[in-house]
Amino acid sequence: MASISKLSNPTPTYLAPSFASRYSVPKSFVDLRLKTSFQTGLSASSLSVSSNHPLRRSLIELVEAGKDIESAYWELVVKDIQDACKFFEPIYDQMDGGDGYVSVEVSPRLADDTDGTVAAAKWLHKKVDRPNVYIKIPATAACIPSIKEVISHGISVNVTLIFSLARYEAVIDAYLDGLEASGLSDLSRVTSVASFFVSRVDTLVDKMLEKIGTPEALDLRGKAANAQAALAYQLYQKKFSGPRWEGLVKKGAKKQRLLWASTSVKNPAYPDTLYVTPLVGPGTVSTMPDQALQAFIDHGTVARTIDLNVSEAEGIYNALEKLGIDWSHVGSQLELEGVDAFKKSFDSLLDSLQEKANSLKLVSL
Ligand SMILES: O=C[C@H](O)COP(=O)(O)O
Repeated sequence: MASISKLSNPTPTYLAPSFASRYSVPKSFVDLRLKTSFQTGLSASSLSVSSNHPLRRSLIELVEAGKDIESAYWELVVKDIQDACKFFEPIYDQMDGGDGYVSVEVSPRLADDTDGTVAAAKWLHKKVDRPNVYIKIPATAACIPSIKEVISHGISVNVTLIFSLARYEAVIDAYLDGLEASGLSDLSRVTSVASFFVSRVDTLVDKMLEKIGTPEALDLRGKAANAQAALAYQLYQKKFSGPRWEGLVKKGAKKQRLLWASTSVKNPAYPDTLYVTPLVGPGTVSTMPDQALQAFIDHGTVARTIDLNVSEAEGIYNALEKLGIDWSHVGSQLELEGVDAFKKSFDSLLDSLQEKANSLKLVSL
């Protein structure tokens, strides 16, 4: 999250290589981004460093204090996220709470657990105790009510794993409902991003189109994801306007920004900034893994593109539907795969941590 803040697009036209100076990004920022992920905080590899590394020392202390491995994990994550929040707090202050956030995700094991997700989000928010932390919650059907509830407690949320327009609308409604239910007279510090996944849509839809195999189907490869994203932006504009929204704005509410996730190109035949350059618009945030960021710094441009060709996007979206692409099926399959991947990654990290704890115990005996 922190890495993307300076790439959000409050104003249109500027060239990518100059974005750092335009937004007074610290000189080390890009290098830091290339070396560090604050998205998940802890990684298994961060434990494979020198024996004096603070993470190793903390792990030894936690294990010796009798913590089970998942509790030890959360202790380490909370510290890591607090450090990241502290690092980005000057940007958060400078941007009056508009940027400079760090995300930390609730356990993916809770993706089907409404109440468990609310409890975990509240716990994490309290433990991290920093103004610029986003609690990351997946946009599963079970977690939509959790998002409303968490927002209503004044907790800022990064909603992740959004793959369809229908689910995106439910996410926006949860945010609006949560703001309304909060009872806060000042809503200006309750913020949110809706993380809409892009490239994975093409990966799945392209396979379906190849199976159909007609020239029309093959011609639509590589177009589904950005078409859906452009329509998501239309939804964003519609939902964050009108009397209901204006009522919340009077209390200081901020729009839930639309964040593009999964922006690296998976098919090498496609341009390497395919999921960045066409998705630029006010109120959006572009996240980029190293490869996409390097490509963008090298030859990306930023100009308002997201709503240049809305009718073309509608045409593509409808043409895909006519060919038999079921958008609801695409959304639910990608969500299942996404939640599953998060769970596997979480399990694998805990396994690595357990192995490391076992070996450290042996060493420290
Ligand atoms: O934002 C999500 C991450 O960038 C992962 O996306 P990806 O695995 O589809 O590239």
